Amino acid sequence: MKIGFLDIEWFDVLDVLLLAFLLYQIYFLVKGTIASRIFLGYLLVYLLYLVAKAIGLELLTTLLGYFISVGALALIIIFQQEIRRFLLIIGKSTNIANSRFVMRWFRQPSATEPTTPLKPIIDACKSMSSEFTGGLIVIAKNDDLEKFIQSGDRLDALISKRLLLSIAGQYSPLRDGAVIISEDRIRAARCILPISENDEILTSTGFRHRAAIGISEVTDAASIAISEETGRISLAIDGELYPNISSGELEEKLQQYLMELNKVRKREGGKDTPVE
Ligand SMILES: Nc1ncnc2c1ncn2[C@@H]1O[C@H](COP(=O)(O)OP(=O)(O)OP(=O)(O)O)[C@@H](O)[C@H]1O
Repeated sequence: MKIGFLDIEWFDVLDVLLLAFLLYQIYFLVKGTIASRIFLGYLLVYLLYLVAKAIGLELLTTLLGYFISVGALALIIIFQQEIRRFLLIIGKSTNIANSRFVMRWFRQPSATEPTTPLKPIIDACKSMSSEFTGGLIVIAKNDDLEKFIQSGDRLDALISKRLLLSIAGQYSPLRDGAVIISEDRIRAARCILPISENDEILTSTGFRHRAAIGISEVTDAASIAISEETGRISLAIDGELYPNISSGELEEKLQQYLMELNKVRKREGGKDTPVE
């Protein structure tokens, strides 16, 4: 196809469409984050470079050229989180990631069969909420949370309502930070989680809730935040916060989220243990 002096092939159209789709995805990924401002700044410098090059400002072109080539590397470092999230989204949205073969090769053996009993967790959250005891509980799904577990005190204890309440208790030395649960065990307490940088989250949101969202952005874990101030229960999944939900809703959402994994396991023909 010829448009004016341009010779356009179907592949060129596909190329442009794919690039547009990619840019659209990147826009959604960085929207509202500090990264979006950095990205905009980098884009402006690149535009300046193109203008300087076009009008023949040699010194400026050389200088900006250096900046842009080093900048590409800097961008990878700055956008580490976003690139990770982007790849996670792609990985999650493809069925390949759920296939038996990929699961067998890439997943941690301990993380493939999460049989987390929800009842003691929900009951503990209910009590904490009514007593205005703050808490942050992370429930692992597929991703390995070892890095975060290492930041706290390892427990490796069976899940029980009483233990969760003791950890969160007013005089407990383990009450600060997050509790991490994987399968049927409380792996650690006092863990430090990444803080979400999403600007769209209300600025009034405290660090407990930002940390709950943060961990759900960088991993597929679900996290529950119980506010010390209001007693409200919130749930973060996939970078989204469901604020002020009832214990019933919490159970329903968690069950649904963890059941997605059971469906995969059913497809695989493995033994299925329903999440309680
Ligand atoms: N990055 C983090 N990782 C793990 N735990 C955290 C992190 N940041 C804060 N917390 C926990 O959250 C607690 C309360 O923090 P903050 O008061 O800022 O949160 P909040 O969202 O306003 O919660 P609340 O409504 O309970 O006051 C801290 O004492 C700490 O235990």
